[in-house]
Amino acid sequence: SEEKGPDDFLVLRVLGEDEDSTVVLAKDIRTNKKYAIKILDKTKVIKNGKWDQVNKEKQIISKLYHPFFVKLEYSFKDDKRLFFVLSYAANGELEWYIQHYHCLSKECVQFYTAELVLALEYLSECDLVHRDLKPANILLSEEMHVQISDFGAAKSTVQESPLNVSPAHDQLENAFVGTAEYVPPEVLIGKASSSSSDLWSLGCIIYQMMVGSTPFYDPNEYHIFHKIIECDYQVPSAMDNDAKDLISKLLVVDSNKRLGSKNLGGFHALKGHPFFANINWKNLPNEMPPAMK
Ligand SMILES: NC(=O)Nc1ccc2c(c1)=C(Cc1cc(-c3cccc(C(=O)NCCN4CCCCC4)c3)c[nH]1)C(=O)N=2
Repeated sequence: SEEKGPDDFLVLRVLGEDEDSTVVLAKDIRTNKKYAIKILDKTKVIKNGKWDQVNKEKQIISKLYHPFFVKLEYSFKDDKRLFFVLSYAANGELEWYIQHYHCLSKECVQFYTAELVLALEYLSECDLVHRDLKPANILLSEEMHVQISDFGAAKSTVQESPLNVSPAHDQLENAFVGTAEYVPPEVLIGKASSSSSDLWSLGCIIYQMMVGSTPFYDPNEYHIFHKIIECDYQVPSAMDNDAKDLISKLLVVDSNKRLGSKNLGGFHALKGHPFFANINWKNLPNEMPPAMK
């Protein structure tokens, strides 16, 4: 792609910020196209020991070509900062909609869960796991389709050759990442994460879209971890039976026994669940999403 630099863009507003980065809405001065530019301060990244993680995030996101993931359009740097020019998802975070509507209609949950299943299937085919899937990282495009963002916690599921992986590195690789309420049991006990780890987070997100709160929520983070390891969650009696059954097949402590895992027929078996009976899997990116309610 053509060389770009900070002077090619006009910053319009801040979209979000965290300890390591600021994401701004900007437009390409020549084309007027809008982008989300993730700006990282080099000194802060190095001071926080995040250099490797930032480079891994860039490597991973630059290989993703799928309609349900934000795309890395350009990257460049100046003497103080790193710039990742990413797709702009105009309708922001799924989190906002769940909070605004409290819980979503079954039709919306079926549609957005199906888009997330296709996204996770693609990640699995790329031997990648996101490891921090949550409604705040599930953005919505102008057309209200899913756009998964933030690969800061992502990793490859392909085992690195034992020659260059130290046990200490391996333990670090398995160190807890992600957000308490959505993190799978295997990560809490320091085991390696796999594509099935994102299936657990998907189960938490489906529950949250149906109920309005997460299955393992507790004001005390330690109690959240305990509930997760015990798979201790309550299901409202009014919940749709197919949704209840699907959630129960994803929130399984043994990662090899989650619907969608390789041992249980992979994503083909997950797509065949009755909750998706009315989903046309081939046409989702081109379908008009149901009105959010
Ligand atoms: N950590 C990361 O990598 N973060 C990223 C990466 C890529 C990216 C990213 C973050 C983006 C963040 C983002 C944030 C927003 C946003 C922020 C604040 C408000 C809104 C917004 O109003 N959205 C529409 C929802 N409205 C709310 C009001 C009523 C109508 C509907 C969007 C849009 N896009 C983005 O567009 N692309």
